[in-house]
Amino acid sequence: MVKICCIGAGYVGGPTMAVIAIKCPAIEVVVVDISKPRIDAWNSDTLPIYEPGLDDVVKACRGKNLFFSTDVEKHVAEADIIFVSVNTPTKTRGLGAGKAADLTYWESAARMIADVSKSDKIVVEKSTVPVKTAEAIEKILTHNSKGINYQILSNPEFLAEGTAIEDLFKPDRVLIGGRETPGGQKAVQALKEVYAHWVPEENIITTNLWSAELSKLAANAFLAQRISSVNAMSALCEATGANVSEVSYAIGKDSRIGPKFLNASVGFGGSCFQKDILNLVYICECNGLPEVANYWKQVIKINDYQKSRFVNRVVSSMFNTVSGKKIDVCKGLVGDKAQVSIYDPQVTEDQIQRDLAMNKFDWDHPMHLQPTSPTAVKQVSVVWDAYEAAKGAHGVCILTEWDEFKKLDYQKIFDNMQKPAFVFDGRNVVDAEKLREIGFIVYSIGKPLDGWLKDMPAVA
Ligand SMILES: NC(=O)c1ccc[n+]([C@@H]2O[C@H](COP(=O)([O-])OP(=O)(O)OC[C@H]3O[C@@H](n4cnc5c(N)ncnc54)[C@H](O)[C@@H]3O)[C@@H](O)[C@H]2O)c1
Ligand SMILES: O=c1ccn([C@@H]2O[C@H](COP(=O)(O)OP(=O)(O)O[C@H]3O[C@H](CO)[C@@H](O)[C@H](O)[C@H]3O)[C@@H](O)[C@H]2O)c(=O)[nH]1
Repeated sequence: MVKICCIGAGYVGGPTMAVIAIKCPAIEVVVVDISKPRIDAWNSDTLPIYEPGLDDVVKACRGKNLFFSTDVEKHVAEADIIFVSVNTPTKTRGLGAGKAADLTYWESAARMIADVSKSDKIVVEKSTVPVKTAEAIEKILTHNSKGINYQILSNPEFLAEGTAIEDLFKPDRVLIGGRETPGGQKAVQALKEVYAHWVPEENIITTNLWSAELSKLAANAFLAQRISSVNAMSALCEATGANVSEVSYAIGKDSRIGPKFLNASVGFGGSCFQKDILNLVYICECNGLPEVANYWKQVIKINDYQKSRFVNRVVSSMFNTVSGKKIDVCKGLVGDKAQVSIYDPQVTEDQIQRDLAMNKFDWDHPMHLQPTSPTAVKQVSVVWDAYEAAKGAHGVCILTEWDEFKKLDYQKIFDNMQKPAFVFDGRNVVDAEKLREIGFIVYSIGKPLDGWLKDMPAVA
């Protein structure tokens, strides 16, 4: 029986291994982590992450051929294939701080593999890493290899949060990079056979190591670049009376452009785009390519511009001060002394307070290294109902695209708010015209502006 061990029971490690286990009943899959609460959660009825369909997959194979354990060394020693899916956050200190990927967790995993292994291993980079990382990992593993043969593969993950299981069941492609040696190609073949249990062969791409590593950063850079491009257009739409949804639709009809990933927004969030582009920028700089670095840096700059544009719309609409006013969801506004009442259908109060307490980039480190009992940000309260969040508020900011935000009773919300009542729609999810009929003043990203907002500057 082939044994797989995955180091890192996170957003990627948990779902990817659960899907391998359900699709390959003859393979034993063990997911290990240094965080006991994480592993305990994976072994409980309340999994540590929320993804539609994940519970069913885990329940179907946990205890059969899928296991979660903190006994990292034992399972690494026993495995034939080791996936490494640990955090690769942005460095906060030292060389490349604020840009380069912090490979501390990866390096300690590699050293541990080298220490405990007694048989040949295929080591798979699942984490997103800088191009050429495999070379460094190879050096760590083979430094004192005791005759053990290690093959390093790059197998980046392309799942998106919210659609992880769907993405894993039907990936657009699986990418496997390996050394162009007989040993390297044999390892590529072994991993390909795992995925071939459910992914059509033509969707499994094999490349050299560096192409696979770089393709992951390139894919995220291209995706984020589309969002920054449409967001840049949204500012021009607001200035001219064009409607960004109409522009997106019109350009997306060109089959060379395509319709996906063209939704204007308050900027991209998520755990990957910013850190991976910063990493790409750093790699370009290190390779003496400042023009290329600046090109990609611009994607982040426009994203920051879009976020500050949104905050500025809120502040300037509300008589240039949000001090003491109650507004729903907007971290940036805390700095402007707003009273923020937050509602999110899936995020706990503890997590929200932890996010607010964290310094830039820190939130991407393992959970057990994050503040456990942060000092609650006093201006922020977390409530479990959208109506409660909006009660007595001056303005509502919509920052995530939950379907339930489309279906809320906005008349009821309006009746319970202070007047004039504002809605700032950062995701273009509400029907602005209907809300205006109720009496709201509405700001929708990239849409023709209300009279109220017309004369306000786009950026302070
Ligand atoms: N989240 C996504 O949507 C996504 C998608 C594609 C790729 N990625 C990449 O995958 C990697 C993992 O991301 P994630 O979102 O799963 O992170 P995560 O924080 O959810 O999980 C990482 C886990 O690794 C554990 N860990 C860290 N060092 C360890 C060690 N030495 N031994 C054992 N366990 C260790 C942590 O405790 C944590 O539970 C990152 O490189 C990320 O860029 C993430
Ligand atoms: O048209 C769009 C599409 C997305 N977004 C925003 O972009 C961010 C990222 O969204 P999404 O890509 O759906 O989620 P992620 O989980 O961040 O996934 C991205 O990052 C992962 C980590 O590398 C990759 O694996 C995925 O392929 C890639 O889509 C979110 O804030 C979205 O709201 C927009 O503003 N407009």
